[in-house]
Amino acid sequence: MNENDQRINDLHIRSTVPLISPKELKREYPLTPAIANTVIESRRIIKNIITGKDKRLLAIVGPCSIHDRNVAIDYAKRLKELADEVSDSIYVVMRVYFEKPRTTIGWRGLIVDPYLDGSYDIAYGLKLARQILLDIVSMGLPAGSEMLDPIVPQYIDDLVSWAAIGARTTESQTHRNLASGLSMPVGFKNGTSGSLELAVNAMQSAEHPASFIGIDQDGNTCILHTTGHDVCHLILRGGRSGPNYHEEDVEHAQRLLEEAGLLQAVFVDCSHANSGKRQVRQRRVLRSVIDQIVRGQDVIRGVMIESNIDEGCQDISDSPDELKYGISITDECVGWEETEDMLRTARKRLKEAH
Ligand SMILES: O=C[C@H](O)[C@H](O)COP(=O)(O)O
Ligand SMILES: C=C(OP(=O)(O)O)C(=O)O
Repeated sequence: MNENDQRINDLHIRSTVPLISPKELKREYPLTPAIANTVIESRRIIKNIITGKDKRLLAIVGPCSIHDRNVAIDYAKRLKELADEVSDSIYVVMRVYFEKPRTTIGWRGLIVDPYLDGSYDIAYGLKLARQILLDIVSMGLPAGSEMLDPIVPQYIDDLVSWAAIGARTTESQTHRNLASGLSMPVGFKNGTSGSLELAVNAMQSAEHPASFIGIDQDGNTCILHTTGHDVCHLILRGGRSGPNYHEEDVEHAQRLLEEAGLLQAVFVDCSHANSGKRQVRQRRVLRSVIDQIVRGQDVIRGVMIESNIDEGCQDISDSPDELKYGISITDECVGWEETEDMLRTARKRLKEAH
């Protein structure tokens, strides 16, 4: 029997395309010492916030997805200024999401489909993602991203300071293994059903060493043995039965973490099912979170805001060439002025409370 017998192998594989190794991509788009320092220092600060040593609030702020390099740079410049302005109370990390998990089908993000047209030039997507991360982090602004494909982190994770495992993958063994070996603090979203238990289980799992198959920096298939992760945290994003950012939800989350003997650190995602995916409601979620913190709820260590240059979202299905500048092509985002106002108001209230 021939191992390439087409009657039995790869029946649903149309073609395969070789990809450069992580090491080669990093040689083309290298870290500078200054960028490496920003990543190292921001990971240290984020860890201190999550573990409660640094009392500031962490804010992961930025587009639902990155689809245009110019917009990403424009947005990052604005965010860097705002981050500096609020830095005494809020530590800002830009949300730089290149991979989109879909409920069914849809555009899957810049790495998988950088031309937004179903041509799936992943080799170019990886280059573009690395280039955009270099653009952003070189401004001194740290980046946070969702880790979805288990191979992708080898290509970009040296430029990422905070990571999320999304609601659709928190229950997956592959993602728990992956998280146990990541170099940056990692948050687990509750499941799309609203279940916190599966995220708590994920945190327990990722804290332990894991062994799994992946690739090394040369692109060779290898067995990765991890140490387990020490800065896992829980992200409340709401669920099918509604939001979960209210006082009693946060207290419930804290109780579950305590019972499981886990780090009592919670982030609140102001978007997704906490806002019913309506951007106008993100402000309301943030206001409630800040209220809770001001009244002494110190288990909340971070928030996530989906924000872009202009508010709302647009459909990409018609023609990628006719997209409007600075508007999300996935979930609705708050616009820039609203973002400034939300963060400035939050800072003012946090400052008054201390
Ligand atoms: O954050 C983005 C979306 O909520 C996520 O990718 C799922 O999107 P979908 O339900 O439109 O597929
Ligand atoms: C997909 C996302 O969120 P969730 O996993 O909570 O749906 C996201 O943050 O882009």
